[in-house]
Amino acid sequence: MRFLFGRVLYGLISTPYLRNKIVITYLVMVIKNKPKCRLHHWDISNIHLFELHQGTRRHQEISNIHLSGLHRGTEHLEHPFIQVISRREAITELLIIAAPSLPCLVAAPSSMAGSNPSSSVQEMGSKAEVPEGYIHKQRDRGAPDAPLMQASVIDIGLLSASPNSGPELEKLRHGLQTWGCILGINHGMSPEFLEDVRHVIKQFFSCPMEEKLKYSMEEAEIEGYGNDKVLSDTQILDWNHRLFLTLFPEESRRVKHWPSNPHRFREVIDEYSANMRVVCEKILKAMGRSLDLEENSFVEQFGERFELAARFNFYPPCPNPDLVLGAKPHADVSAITVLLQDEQVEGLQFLKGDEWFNASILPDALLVLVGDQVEIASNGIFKSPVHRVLTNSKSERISLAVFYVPDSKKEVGPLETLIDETQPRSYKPVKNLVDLYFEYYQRGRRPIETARI
Ligand SMILES: O=C(O)CCC(=O)C(=O)O
Ligand SMILES: [Fe+2]
Repeated sequence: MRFLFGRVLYGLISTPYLRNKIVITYLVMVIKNKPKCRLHHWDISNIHLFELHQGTRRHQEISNIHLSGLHRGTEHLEHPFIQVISRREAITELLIIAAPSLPCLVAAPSSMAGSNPSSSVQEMGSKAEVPEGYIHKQRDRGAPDAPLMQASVIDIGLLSASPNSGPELEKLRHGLQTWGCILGINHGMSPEFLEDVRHVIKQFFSCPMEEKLKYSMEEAEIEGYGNDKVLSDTQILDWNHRLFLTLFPEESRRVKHWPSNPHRFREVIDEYSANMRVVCEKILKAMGRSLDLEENSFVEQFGERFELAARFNFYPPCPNPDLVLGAKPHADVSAITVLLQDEQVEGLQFLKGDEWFNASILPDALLVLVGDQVEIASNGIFKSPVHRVLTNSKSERISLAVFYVPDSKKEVGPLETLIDETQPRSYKPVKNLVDLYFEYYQRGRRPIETARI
């Protein structure tokens, strides 16, 4: 062990009452000679856990333990905690040792087992081995050498130019029916602006952890910085960390989660958000027209108080990318999703039939995906595609997904004009499908299952 015991800060936890889960809720600083020193943040990569072998006084380091820790400043937290989930049958006692630079912790039992802290994989990029909690079973792993999908490239500017829009609308319909997504060009944003957007995202994720922690998602929230909520100890974590923000309506924004570092983040993302409103509306209207519907058919169903929510994804390089997934297979529960992909690094794959395809990258294009709620409203004419993200060992990857989410009070069901004897109603009307998303995602299920007739 590399630590000098004289300087090491340590705590002890006894857990005779919990089978394989420990939630540490009390942090008592026992920094030698500095008992009142402030606790800035956790660095779980620097915390070592040892199983105590009673009687022998020998400690054995636990390597197959998954630490799902909260990386967050404690300044604004009353009850910071770290959750330890072990895949061992039972843990009896643990010795927790933190590096000298860190404050140490003494743990006390709590009733919070099973709650859901976020975790971060940032430091894992530099580790030689993939922690167990991220490793997928053989059958669920991905292969990067998949065939390339042939997404249609659609000129968004042509979609609304009424008299001449016919061929482009036909291409849109065909593209969406074939792959569930299209690449949109001529969307009104310059390549320089998109470069700016990617730049502020990369700058944010490359900030020191302490800075990012200022925007951490809180326990019961989905907004903010973090990773998957941990809902069960069998859950496999994504090799990814994220920032989740509501962009629109503006009064729903939670400004405390909006990074002020880099200083241009807010301004750039605010402008991107305004562009997203325009792009989404154009696409949804064009989707309606491509099915010979009144152009407002979809937007009216989804309501004036729709939401735009943004997920900024960061996938660190992984020492053994074959074992993990950046994002598990899922379909988006939105009406549509507009994805700004990394301009260089691949990783996104789409499922068609039972074969995975690599997404095409066109650096200045937006990838527009059909979400579950357009699948329902179109009575299944457009299908929401299942997709996943692979990682790699060399390059980090970013993406920005903007979800157009129908008003939670609006009922979404198949448009009456799309139902007849040849196309009977395939879905029940649903409300607020998004509420099911996170739990279903972790269980490898799709919220749309609840709407199928
Ligand atoms: O990173 C990507 O390319 C896709 C991300 C994604 O599917 C999502 O955020 O829902
Ligand atoms: Fe997605």
